[in-house]
Amino acid sequence: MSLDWLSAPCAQPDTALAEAARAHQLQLTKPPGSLGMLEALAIQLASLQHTPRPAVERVWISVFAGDHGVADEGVSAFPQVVTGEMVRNFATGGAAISVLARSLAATLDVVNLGTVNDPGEIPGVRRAIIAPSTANFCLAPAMTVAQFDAALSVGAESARSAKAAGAQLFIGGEMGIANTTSAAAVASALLDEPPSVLAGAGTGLNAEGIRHKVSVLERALAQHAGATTALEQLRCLGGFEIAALVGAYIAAAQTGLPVLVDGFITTTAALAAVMINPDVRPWLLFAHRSKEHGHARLLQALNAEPVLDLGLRLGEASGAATAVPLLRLACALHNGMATFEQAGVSTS
Ligand SMILES: O=C(O)c1ccc[n+]([C@@H]2O[C@H](COP(=O)([O-])O)[C@@H](O)[C@H]2O)c1
Ligand SMILES: Cc1cc2nc[nH]c2cc1C
Repeated sequence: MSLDWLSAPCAQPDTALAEAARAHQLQLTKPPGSLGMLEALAIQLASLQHTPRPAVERVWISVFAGDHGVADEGVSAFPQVVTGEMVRNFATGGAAISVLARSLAATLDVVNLGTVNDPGEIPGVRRAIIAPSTANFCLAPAMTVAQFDAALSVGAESARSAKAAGAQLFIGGEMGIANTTSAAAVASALLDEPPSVLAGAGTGLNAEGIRHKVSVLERALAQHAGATTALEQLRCLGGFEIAALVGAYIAAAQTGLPVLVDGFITTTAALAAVMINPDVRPWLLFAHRSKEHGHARLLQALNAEPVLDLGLRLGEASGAATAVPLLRLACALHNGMATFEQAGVSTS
């Protein structure tokens, strides 16, 4: 298979609609700019959705799950079996993202790309098994070329299904024990930054645990120093679910579906997607600043201003889902407020 589709053109935001939305905001009964980021979000959504009346009523959430060989290095506070256990929990409705998706009346698409503790066929889970786990990237590339290609395509399929189902917003989430190590490795390589800048506590490592994680990352980065393109860095150091997110973000931008990015792992995928295909960037909105140490650096690299900063560090798309009500309110204000003229309110 070929990876040429990754660099195919993305849909174009409508700049005339962005200008019209900006002008509309100036006519609404409030001092200009007084609704801050709520104004900017509505303008961006109008431009991306090609409509003067933006909306995020129909939200699609894909949570991609995969296990990581680097878990063997003792880099997580939790055991690897949790990945498969949480896949079941997503489907049976008990996970945070299950509750959030229900509350938002959002579609929840759970995709299992390969878990060591395989929960098998479960209603509500798409099985797209590539292997039980990636390889331990301290010893070998995390994915073969064929596995990497497959993971990217699995993600793209979810984004295309979302578009076909009429979604107005795509959210990607992830689940994978040890994936903050994988994401930190990818981010270190993409940004050419030392791993200490990107590594954090993940599910709850203490200071000693973080020091060990950094030493594992240093070994891994030395092992794959020959990987110099974003695609090779992602294949050698990423995970199935991280590659799926990259494929999903690129396909969403190509089909003209706005994306709301979640936390540390998903922002790493977003950075990789933008480095692979720079046209993806306008399609990305950023939900929150995760408590994970490296997230602020990633947001800065993407010149991204997130909506929320609540100290969240769960993943699963939970931060993005939490920001959806604010996006809905931004649209309601943009579409529903009276203009100065309509309300008979003076401007001078
Ligand atoms: O999204 C985040 O910012 C985030 C920050 C810390 C941890 N996580 C979640 O925690 C898991 C990875 O943590 P760890 O410690 O096993 O690498 C994975 O399932 C992620 O969804 C997620
Ligand atoms: C219980 C648990 C739930 C999660 N959801 C996302 N990452 C997670 C990690 C753990 C450990």
